[in-house]
Amino acid sequence: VVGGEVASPNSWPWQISLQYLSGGSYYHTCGGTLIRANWVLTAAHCVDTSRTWRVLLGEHDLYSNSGREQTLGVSQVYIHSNWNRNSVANGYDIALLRLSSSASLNSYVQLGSLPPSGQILPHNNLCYITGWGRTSTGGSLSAQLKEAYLPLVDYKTCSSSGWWGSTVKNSMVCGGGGAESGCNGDSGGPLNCLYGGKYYVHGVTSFVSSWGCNYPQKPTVFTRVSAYIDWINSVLITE
Ligand SMILES: CC(C)C[C@H](NC(=O)C(F)(F)F)C(=O)N[C@@H](C)C(=O)Nc1ccc(C(F)(F)F)cc1
Repeated sequence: VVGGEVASPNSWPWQISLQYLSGGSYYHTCGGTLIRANWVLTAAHCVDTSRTWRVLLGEHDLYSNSGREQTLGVSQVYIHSNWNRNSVANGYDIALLRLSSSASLNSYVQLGSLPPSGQILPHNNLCYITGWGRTSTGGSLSAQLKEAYLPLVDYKTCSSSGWWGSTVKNSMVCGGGGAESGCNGDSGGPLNCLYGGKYYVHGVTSFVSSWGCNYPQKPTVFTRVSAYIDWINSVLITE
């Protein structure tokens, strides 16, 4: 997350850290959202390589132990069948992880709320991106979970020339476009949008410009969760 601030610990209790095993250690690679006690929603581009994954819940500082963390394994990865890693512009950057056991829900670990199917939020809707991603283009990951206010950019604006043009599809949602943005390592995490006094996971962090994370008029692009509710339900019933 470029800009914004360090979040109050566990104030986004559905945010998870997705980590992979390499040389005997685990490393943060992506964010995600706990949507059932044993299911995590993330981005397809995070998990389309075969690795050993683990999920950390109740996390705030990646490098210190508060005692609130829960570490769970991943028993199955479900990537949308239309996902093509060579064309992120096609969309379908969405995946579900079945956890090897269920999280115990408490004040530090809660479920994120999914939006109603087909919901389109208005331009400038209040949304926050959260994640441990780089804090500047080419910079290092954040040790502590950060949040940044990224007002929604409607499809009409986001897909116009000078912005993302035809790279952005209606199955995506854009946020920011100014000095604040998501950045590498925030992938798969939630775009938390306020609607009717409650936060919903309206987006899954998908991509930023290759020219820079907070490149002007290139808002952070998210998979629009409300476009994939049927797909999510079709996977979840395979309990
Ligand atoms: C691995 C990538 C598919 C996703 C990666 N995502 C992120 O870093 C994050 F955190 F914003 F979600 C990204 O945007 N990386 C930058 C460096 C990138 O490659 N951006 C990008 C690539 C292709 C296009 C497109 F669609 F135009 F081809 C647009 C942006």
